Amino acid sequence: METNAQISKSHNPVLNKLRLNDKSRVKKVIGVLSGKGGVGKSFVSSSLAVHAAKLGKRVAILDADITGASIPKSFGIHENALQSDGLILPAITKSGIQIMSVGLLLENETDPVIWRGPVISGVMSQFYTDVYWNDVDIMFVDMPPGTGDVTLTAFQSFPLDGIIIVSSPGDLVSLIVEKQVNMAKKMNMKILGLIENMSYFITPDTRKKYEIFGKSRLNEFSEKLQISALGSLPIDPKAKELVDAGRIEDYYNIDIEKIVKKII
Ligand SMILES: Nc1ncnc2c1ncn2[C@@H]1O[C@H](COP(=O)(O)OP(=O)(O)OP(=O)(O)O)[C@@H](O)[C@H]1O
Repeated sequence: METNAQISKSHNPVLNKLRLNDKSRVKKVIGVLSGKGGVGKSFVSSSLAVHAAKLGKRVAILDADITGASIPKSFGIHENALQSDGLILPAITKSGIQIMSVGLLLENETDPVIWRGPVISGVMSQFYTDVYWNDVDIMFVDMPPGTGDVTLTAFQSFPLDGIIIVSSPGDLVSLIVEKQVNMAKKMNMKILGLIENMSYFITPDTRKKYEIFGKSRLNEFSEKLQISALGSLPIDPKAKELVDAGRIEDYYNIDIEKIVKKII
């Protein structure tokens, strides 16, 4: 078994990186991570992409969360991916975002992905190498959650220019985020910062802010871990409604726009 020290030393980051096919161009690749599932990583990846597109960027989402793929559904995309000249064509959303996800390859959307780690890693890699990525300014990679084998492969193989860590308020006080940050640091990843999702709730009638899970500790933790605090996002019933309706592109949140401006 590899120790942490061996992980960082034995893998040459340059030799192991995936390469695009000749037809594709991607200027910047940003990985979106979380210490565990369910904290809103896919929601944050999609809404960062939506807001970057609103700012005029050519945007792509590579859904590397193979067993929990949910991105196409939030964009209202239900058809399968097509092929052309030996390359897979990404789905194109209403606002022109290019998407590749295992959800576009399954016969039925409800089919579970029952694959072992190496197969998952292979598919994830092909989403980068075998898809026609048409002149992309910024690609968001919705990374597999946790610090397990597939996440490690994703870290090592995608040519990430930086990563964003998404957490829920509860995770900040546990060791989950700290572990994720340490994993990224050991692998010499550039950490763009931390986003605290579902941090507070604003009542629609009185506009009063409630920090349901206690006072935000985003700044305190970011300082402790020596990473940037990118921002806190609310629990937003409107966001959930639009995601469930496949209309995430109709969502606008000034805090997400501010985060996007910091990273693009
Ligand atoms: N800020 C938010 N406000 C309201 N609903 C949210 C918010 N963030 C996420 N959600 C909802 O919470 C659920 C879980 O979010 P999401 O699927 O993005 O989590 P995830 O971390 O990617 O989970 P997994 O890794 O298990 O796929 C979804 O239904 C999503 O629409």
